[in-house]
Amino acid sequence: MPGWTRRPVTQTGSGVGPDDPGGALGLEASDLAWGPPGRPHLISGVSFSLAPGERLAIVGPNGAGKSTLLRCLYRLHRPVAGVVRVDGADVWSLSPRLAARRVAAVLQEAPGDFAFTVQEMVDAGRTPHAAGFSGRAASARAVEAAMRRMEVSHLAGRAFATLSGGEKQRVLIARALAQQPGVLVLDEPTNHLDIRHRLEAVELLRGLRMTIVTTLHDLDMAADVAGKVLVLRAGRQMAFGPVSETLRPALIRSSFDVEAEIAPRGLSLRFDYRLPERRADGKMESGE
Ligand SMILES: Nc1ncnc2c1ncn2[C@@H]1O[C@H](COP(=O)(O)OP(=O)(O)OP(=O)(O)O)[C@@H](O)[C@H]1O
Repeated sequence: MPGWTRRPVTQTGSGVGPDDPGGALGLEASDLAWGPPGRPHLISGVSFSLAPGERLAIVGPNGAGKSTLLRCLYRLHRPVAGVVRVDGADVWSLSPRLAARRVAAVLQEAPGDFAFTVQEMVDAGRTPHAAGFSGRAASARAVEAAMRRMEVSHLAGRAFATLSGGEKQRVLIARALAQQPGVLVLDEPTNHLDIRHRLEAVELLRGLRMTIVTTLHDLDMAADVAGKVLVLRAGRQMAFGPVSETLRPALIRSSFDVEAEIAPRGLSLRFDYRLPERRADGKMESGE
């Protein structure tokens, strides 16, 4: 494993600067709301706090607002209420460049990505960092380590557009790792990954010395990856807290409209689901 993944976790406000990569940063959202101009809020009342190095899974049914919340965290959507703080600073008080040194995002691929080679894609992760001779050497090392870590070095000269879904996903994660942020935000990072790469992604996320926020549909994976979970439904925060205390059958029923049985599996949890019984009137037993 490359050395940079083993840098020590540092504390919020410890003075870790933007050019001192590898220090995990605290992340906080306070009474956050966002919606398109003139339209109802798509998310509201979202509050959570993560210490440096904590990992958060955002879960919820389709359309709950998970990606919308992520967009607020990586400074794409400016909140209409509330605030997002990284290392104690409102992300909108930072320049885009400084914000990008603190928070990196792994999203589903964007149309603009297709014009580049894999090497160019991962190099782009260094854009927010300082240039200069020593900066260039550090950048080259960070890019090489990220590509090696995600097993995409052999694809360096390939056009991104020609890769498989799983290869693209690994390149996008490599680009974010090359950025060496204090907070890493990911949108369904295991989409497209085969079984082995899915397990490796879990191991990777658990091993990174960064604060991590990831959306996930799979609660088993959420329990494997994250210490904390935030449950959204229809833009509302249903719960936030430690995974094992929060993902209880009653909450899963009210959030996802399924019955769940939860069993311990090693240090993690295993979830089994079934649809609620239908009553004679066709409604679900859960009353929804
Ligand atoms: N810019 C926007 N303008 C209008 N509606 C939007 C906008 N962005 C998202 N939405 C709507 O807001 C809701 C939440 O979308 P979002 O993508 O955040 O949900 P999600 O929880 O990530 O869903 P999924 O699990 O299906 O990926 C959806 O109904 C979506 O259509």
